[in-house]
Amino acid sequence: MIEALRSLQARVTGAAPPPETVTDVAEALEKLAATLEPFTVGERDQIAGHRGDLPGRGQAMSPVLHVDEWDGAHVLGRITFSRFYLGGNWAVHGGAIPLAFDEVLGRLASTGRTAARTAYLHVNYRKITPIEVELRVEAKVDRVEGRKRFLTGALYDGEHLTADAEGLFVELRPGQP
Ligand SMILES: CCCCCCCCCCCCCCCC(=O)SCCNC(=O)CCNC(=O)[C@H](O)C(C)(C)COP(=O)(O)OP(=O)(O)OC[C@H]1O[C@@H](n2cnc3c(N)ncnc32)[C@H](O)[C@@H]1OP(=O)(O)O
Repeated sequence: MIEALRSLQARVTGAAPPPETVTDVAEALEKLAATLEPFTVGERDQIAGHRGDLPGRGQAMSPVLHVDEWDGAHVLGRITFSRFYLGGNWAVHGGAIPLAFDEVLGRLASTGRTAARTAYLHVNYRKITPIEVELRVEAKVDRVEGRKRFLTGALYDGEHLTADAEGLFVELRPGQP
């Protein structure tokens, strides 16, 4: 279902269908939304974002990370931004890149440790990040100071660094929302 939704997002973004097709598609989508409406559940029970066994945690908000290496200290993986993430000139939207970094760094920050939340995320855009190209992502825990975890990440198109990020993730205290 989530994979089909990702595909739909990319198709809708890249299409300029005739008006009758737009109407047909809109009606079909409204029907699908109505089909799912009776199955609305609380956050704990929803599938999206809770399936650690699936690429992208089973959510369609951020691009899927395919993990090659993952431990408590570093991540190596691959990310492809679909047409859905197009900003302009075949480059990924500037807001989608922090989204991908937050997903990777945020998950790494909490791997094997008490959950932490993003306090800040600083992103440098070094070169255009292309759409529909498999990119390499690297991330690591740089240092831990008490509840503060400092992580860095980088995104590469081949040998070219397209963006890098530095984030602070603060460990949540017991009962902290
Ligand atoms: C079974 C299936 C599993 C599936 C798999 C699930 C995995 C699931 C993975 C999810 C993957 C996505 C991960 C996304 C992660 C988010 O995106 S989280 C959402 C975005 N972030 C937020 O909404 C955070 C909002 N802010 C807050 O909640 C609070 O401000 C914080 C960040 C928790 C910190 O507040 P606090 O706990 O009261 O901490 P506080 O005492 O103020 O500060 C602690 C220290 O941090 C420093 N600090 C705090 N904020 C800052 C700042 N902005 N700048 C500099 N220093 C700061 C303080 O100065 C202090 O330093 P020290 O004095 O100790 O040296």
